[in-house]
Amino acid sequence: MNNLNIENIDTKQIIEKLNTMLKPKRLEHSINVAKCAIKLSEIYGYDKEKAYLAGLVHDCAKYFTKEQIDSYVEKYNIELDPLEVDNIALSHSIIGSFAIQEVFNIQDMDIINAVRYHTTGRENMSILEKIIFMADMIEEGRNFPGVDYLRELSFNKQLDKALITSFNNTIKFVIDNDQLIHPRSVKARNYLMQENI
Ligand SMILES: Nc1ncnc2c1ncn2[C@@H]1O[C@H](COP(=O)(O)OP(=O)(O)O)[C@@H](O)[C@H]1O
Repeated sequence: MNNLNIENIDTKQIIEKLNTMLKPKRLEHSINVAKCAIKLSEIYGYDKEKAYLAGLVHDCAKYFTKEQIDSYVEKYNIELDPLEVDNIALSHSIIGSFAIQEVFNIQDMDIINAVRYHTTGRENMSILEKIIFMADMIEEGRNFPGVDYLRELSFNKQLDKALITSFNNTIKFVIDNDQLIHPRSVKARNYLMQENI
């Protein structure tokens, strides 16, 4: 899977498999993220096929049962941190980064990390990690206050500003909902702010 070429990826087979793992709306979202990831790859000079594949599979563990999560944790010795344990909104990214290896035989580290960090982000993100994070936010089906501004930034060569704005939105959202904030997003935000001063 190293030299991906979209003709070489069996997109139909991947989508058919995802169709058994995801609800229809989530599959539609995943296809939209994949398409958006291609657009962003054109703008930021990344491999479109890899971006498409990462977008397609990024949410594959979103509907895993507790039993499935436990079995991945045991099989791969995954250390979920206290915020991720029993929290599928956060754990599906970590578990998904293993599931794509097992289910789709994806071994590309860049894709694996893009899936792993697509919810919280992290410090020093790769281009693909940034592309998938933003594509997840701005794909055509997304509709929340401020999404058009994020699209404008993302499609106009201001990827880091789009990310910082997204981290700000998410951190505010988490606070408004009285939830714990995962520190990776705070670190990701601060890292980009410092880098972009
Ligand atoms: N830093 C964070 N701390 C705590 N929860 C977070 C953080 N970042 C994201 N989340 C949780 O993850 C959710 C978004 O996850 P995401 O995979 O983008 O879901 P969806 O695709 O359904 O919008 C947020 O609504 C929030 O509950």
